[in-house]
Amino acid sequence: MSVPSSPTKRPRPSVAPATTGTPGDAAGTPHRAGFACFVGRPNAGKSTLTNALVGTKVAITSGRPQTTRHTVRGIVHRPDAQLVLVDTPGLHKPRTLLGERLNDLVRSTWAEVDVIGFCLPADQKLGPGDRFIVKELAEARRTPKVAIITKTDLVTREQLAEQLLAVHRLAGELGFEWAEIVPVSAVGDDQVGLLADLLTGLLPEGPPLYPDGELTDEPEQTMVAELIREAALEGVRDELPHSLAVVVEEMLPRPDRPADRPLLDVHANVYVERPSQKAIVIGHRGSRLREVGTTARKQIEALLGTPIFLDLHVRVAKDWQRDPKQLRKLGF
Ligand SMILES: Nc1nc2c(ncn2[C@@H]2O[C@H](COP(=O)(O)OP(=O)(O)OP(=O)(O)O)[C@@H](O)[C@H]2O)c(=O)[nH]1
Repeated sequence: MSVPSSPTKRPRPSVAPATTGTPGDAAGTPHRAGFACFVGRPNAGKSTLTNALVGTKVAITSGRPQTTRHTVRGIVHRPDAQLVLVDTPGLHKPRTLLGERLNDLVRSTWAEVDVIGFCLPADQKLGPGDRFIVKELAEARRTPKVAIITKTDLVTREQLAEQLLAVHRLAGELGFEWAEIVPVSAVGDDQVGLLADLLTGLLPEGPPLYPDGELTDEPEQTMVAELIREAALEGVRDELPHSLAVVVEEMLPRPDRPADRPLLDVHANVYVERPSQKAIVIGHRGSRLREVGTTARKQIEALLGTPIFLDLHVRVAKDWQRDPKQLRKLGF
């Protein structure tokens, strides 16, 4: 285990620490490729870290917990390695069918990846939620596990040292050892490069899995839906996130547009569970929905690199989280 003594930037090793081969030039270093996923309580900073590693916005972040629904992959391309990041939803106490499905999705992801990163925010006490996740993690015996202390910009060195010790002890209590413990700040861009080195060092040797330059294999429509969902969640009540799903019904280039002024028509439905929630999303005389549309449109245009016309409808799908048929329709 390597526990950096301070959260300051360390020079990047020219060879990932886990390689035993000859140091130095790329020719002598075997290429590594594989999958990693981040787990941790809601709001631990998993999506932000994925974005920081990949260098572009692919996963969805928000100030509200549990906004990551779909498995979003970001791909880190380097001359010596390719790291495919799989971003899973937070593991939580299942109260609904959706909750159970999400937890199943998390566990099956753990069995498939080459390394798991457990994210623990530096500014939050290690709590029952973290213990629950790490206890489950301990069961994934064959997969190397890296403890990542996130948001180090929010704490003092002393607080960080305590957190490093706490996470080290927790693994000991549960009978395993972290392959690495790394403090990072995605926001402060601190030690993100080191984390990439450590993660890629734990991947198996092999050729790249994806073509160079590809950032994500998530279908465009899902990413567009996530951007709309993120915009719709901004500034709404705490209970709403779980009740909101977005489905992009259609994305079609507008016919008869001049070649130099294309327009993409995007039709999407925002599903809520109750009429009262519909009113919240729409706002007074539709003012909130207009804001959501404007915010989402800008993000989507940035993602796709083309002007779009966004047609948003809010619909009530009664108790969709408990209804298998509705869940399937909404893509779960
Ligand atoms: N100060 C600081 N804030 C951060 C950092 N990383 C993430 N955050 C903030 O923490 C909040 C949660 O970050 P996310 O990346 O959405 O967390 P997540 O673990 O993906 O959350 P879920 O999708 O709910 O599981 C956001 O408001 C981020 O801006 C960091 O390094 N420093």
